[in-house]
Parts: sequence; structure tokens; C-alpha cells
Amino acid sequence: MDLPENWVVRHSRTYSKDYYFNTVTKESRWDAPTVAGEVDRVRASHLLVKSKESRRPSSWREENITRTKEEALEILTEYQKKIEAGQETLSALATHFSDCSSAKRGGDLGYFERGQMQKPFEDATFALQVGELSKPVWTDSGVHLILRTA
Ligand SMILES: Cn1nc(-c2ccccc2)cc1C(=O)N[C@H](Cc1nc2ccccc2[nH]1)C(=O)O
Repeated sequence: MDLPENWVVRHSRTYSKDYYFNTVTKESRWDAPTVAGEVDRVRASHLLVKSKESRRPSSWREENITRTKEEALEILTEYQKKIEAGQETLSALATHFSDCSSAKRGGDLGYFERGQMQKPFEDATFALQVGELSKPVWTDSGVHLILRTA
């Protein structure tokens, strides 16, 4: 998490812990100031389609996944169209078709902070507004559709 302008981290020898100091206002505080609008943690659901090149080309759906990356993207893009047309929900499609074990929870991954998920997935999720569906996002696991839910 980056600090807002003019804020620096200082170390208090008296209390042996870091504090935050604003070099302009000379204000100091124990808690980290956040940039207005920046969030520390998000919640998301996703639908993953793996390929033979995935880090673990296996899932609850298919013991040995042999589709190509191109085929995985074609499959995911069909799901994306149905969700964007309002014909299907990500949760319903993830439950039946996601190659992630979170399928049993409708694709819900719960809350997570930066540093927990593979970087492309993290960056895509933090860039979404709540309720927004991502475009196809590639990670070492395969190709994902991400819905930010909180
Ligand atoms: C990150 N994560 N959470 C769950 C999960 C969450 C809730 C309930 C059950 C499983 C599964 C996973 C996971 O890594 N699953 C992998 C696939 C995968 N790779 C991911 C990369 C980024 C985000 C989610 C991802 N899911 C697998 O099943 O092979």
C-alpha cells in the first residue's frame, strides 16, 4: 500500500514501533493513512477455465485437462457473453464449469488483500468497481472471469 503525498514512515524509539508523519502538516499517527478511495482488501468471485498449460492441469471437473489455451479462451468468452447479456450469472456458471475448487462456493474466493493472489488476478480485481465483471484475465492457473463483489 503506498502512502498519500507528504506522508512518511518514521520509527519511534520510545515505543519501538513505526509511526506515520506528515512532513507538511507535521501531523503524526500510529495508523497508516490511506489514499482517498484506495482499498486494502476486496472480495471477488471468479470462473476459471484451465488448459493443458495450466500450473495444475486438473480440477474437480476433469482429472486431466487437455484443452489448449486458445480453446480455454473460446469457452470463457462464451460464458462472458452470457453473463454480460444477463442470461447467466457468474455464480451459476462457476458452480458448474469453473476449474477452481471455489466452484463449490459459486466461485466466491472471499476477501483478500494485495500480495495474496497471483499478480495479474490481484491487479485486475483491484481495478474493478464493486459489481463489475472483468475481461478474460490470464494467470498461471488458466483464464479467469472475475466479478468484484465487495
Ligand atoms: C485461491 N483459491 N481459493 C480457493 C477456494 C476458495 C474458497 C473455497 C474453496 C477453494 C481455491 C483456490 C485456488 O487457488 N484454486 C486453484 C485454481 C486457482 N488459481 C487461481 C489464481 C488466482 C485466483 C484464484 C485461483 N484459483 C485450483 O483449484 O487449482
